[in-house]
Amino acid sequence: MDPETAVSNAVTVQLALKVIALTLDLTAYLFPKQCDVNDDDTFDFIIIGAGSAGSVIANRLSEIEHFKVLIIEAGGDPPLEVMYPGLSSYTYHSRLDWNITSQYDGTTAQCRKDKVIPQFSGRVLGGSSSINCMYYVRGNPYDYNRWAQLVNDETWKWENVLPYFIKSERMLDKDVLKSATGKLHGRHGEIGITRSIDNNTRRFLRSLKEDGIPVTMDYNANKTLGYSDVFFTIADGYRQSTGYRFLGLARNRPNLYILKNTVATKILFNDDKRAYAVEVVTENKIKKVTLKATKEIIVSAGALKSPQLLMLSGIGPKDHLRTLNIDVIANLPVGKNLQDHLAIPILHTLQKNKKKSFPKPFNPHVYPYSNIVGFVALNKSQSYPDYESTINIIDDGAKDLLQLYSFVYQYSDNVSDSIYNYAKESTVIETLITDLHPKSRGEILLRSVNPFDHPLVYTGYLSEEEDLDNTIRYIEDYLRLTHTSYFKKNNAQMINIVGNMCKGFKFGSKDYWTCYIQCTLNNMTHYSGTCALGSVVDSRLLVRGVKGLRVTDTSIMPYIVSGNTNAPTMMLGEKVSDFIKEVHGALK
Ligand SMILES: Cc1cc2nc3c(=O)[nH]c(=O)nc-3n(C[C@H](O)[C@H](O)[C@H](O)COP(=O)(O)OP(=O)(O)OC[C@H]3O[C@@H](n4cnc5c(N)ncnc54)[C@H](O)[C@@H]3O)c2cc1C
Repeated sequence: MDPETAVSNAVTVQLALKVIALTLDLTAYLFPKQCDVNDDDTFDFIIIGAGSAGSVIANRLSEIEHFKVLIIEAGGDPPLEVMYPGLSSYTYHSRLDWNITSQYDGTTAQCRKDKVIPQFSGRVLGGSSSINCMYYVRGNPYDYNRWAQLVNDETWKWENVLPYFIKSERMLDKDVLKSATGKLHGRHGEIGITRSIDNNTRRFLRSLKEDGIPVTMDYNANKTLGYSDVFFTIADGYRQSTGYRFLGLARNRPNLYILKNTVATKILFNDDKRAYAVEVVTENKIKKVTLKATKEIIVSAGALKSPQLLMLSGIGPKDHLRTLNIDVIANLPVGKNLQDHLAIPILHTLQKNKKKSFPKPFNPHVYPYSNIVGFVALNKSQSYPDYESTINIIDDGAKDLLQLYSFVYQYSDNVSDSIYNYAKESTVIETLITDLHPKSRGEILLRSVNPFDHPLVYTGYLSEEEDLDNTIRYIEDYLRLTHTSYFKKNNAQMINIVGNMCKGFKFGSKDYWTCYIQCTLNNMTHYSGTCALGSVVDSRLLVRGVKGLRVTDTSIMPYIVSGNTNAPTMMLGEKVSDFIKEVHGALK
């Protein structure tokens, strides 16, 4: 198969899924029904964005019967490809994704078709938790203690945020529950968590352990270092998106109102700088209305879109707003401090098992591939990881890999072809190496005053030299694993995915890795930091310089966490709900 066919096949399946969703609406019964609104309708709370944070907040606030809560979401109900973990690769570049790309920076993305990187983010109930890879990772105590120190507020320390992780969680893995760290897990929360274990992962981890590489069962407890099976937000065969779980479970509450397929275009302030209303454009841009909030407005539109909405509403860097003739209500560094985790793919082929194997039948309820995750510190006395290795063991997956690299990530045909040709003959170990604490910062700017234009995303990837140096050290450290018995026994060979691109450099030299990284660099889509705690919002997540307005989503993370960002964002939703209930006399 060639990359063009792989892309065309993926688009055809997407179209078929779209037709099924639009004609049969099979999942609608799981979600709250659309409400009807008119100009000046009034609620106690308006939440903008039903993603990882927003859906949690809508659920927790609507537990209080006398709170009238409205949540506004640009997307609609999650269709089958969201619900079934095995179909998730069909959500990208579709109506379920905002289809934003990075701005061309002249250095990174050298092996992409358009030399830019997709900035996937969900436009659907559940937001990015509806299209993400479902890894459940809380991060390290170091992350939250660092935030607490920054804002001088103990409530952000690990021991004080841990109860909020536990609150949302329904741990279903009996071994984890029985283990010494079992008490650090929730049993009754909304989000079901399972581990994926199979023969591949058992063999891999056993072998690492025998070779003296740290292996752990529970990277979601107080100690996170080591290689491990992956915890997933998958239960009973279904993706545990916040849309499905937090909004779905609250769908019959009479005090919870939802506006789907509706875009919030501006927040309005009175003379006292109190946020009192939201302008929205409802389905198919048919109706524009202003909706009022008597208590608070909470922005949870994600780290790319929350800064856009704030800036359109007059909250942001004054120089930038003035160039677009936007009246400045609060001069704050909104959109600055953009952070993301990069992912550098390293692929190895393994000798195929000589026994004839038959392809397994496709099961949409399970996550494809065997997965391992490693959290590694180079300095062995350090308690938090420097890098994460996300490892997929892929048997008979040549077509899947081709689809992933050519259609999803949009790598050039050379890269995709080369992976496909190697994968046809072998099992592939695909590892993504992620520097967990990048120093580089990017920025979100407005493209125009039109709320339907995407913001400009200047990623800033590798703009700090130190990040490149560290990434090379982490790749070299990971490659030590290839000297362990698992890789040796299987005659592992690294795939030259960059083809001739880096042929002028000696393999393994700094120049070689620089070229390799600039060609292959991918992102984990963990955008964060653009409405940061301590600079844009205070330690109660209230926007500085105005009243009645909070931001709660990945944008408030002042430093990105040491892992994937979905669980930490749900934790933020839990935590801010208690802040809000406390202020309004409803905290039990
Ligand atoms: C492809 C992908 C894979 C990932 N894999 C993982 C993973 O395996 N594990 C993990 O922990 N994390 C993962 N992440 C990251 C994680 O899912 C996100 O960091 C997290 O979901 C972000 O939550 P949020 O609440 O900040 O934003 P989102 O969940 O993106 O929610 C924002 C919501 O606001 C809506 N919205 C935006 N603007 C407006 C507007 N103006 N009006 C109305 N609605 C609006 C959006 O449509 C969206 O629903 C992944 C992310 C992506 C995109």
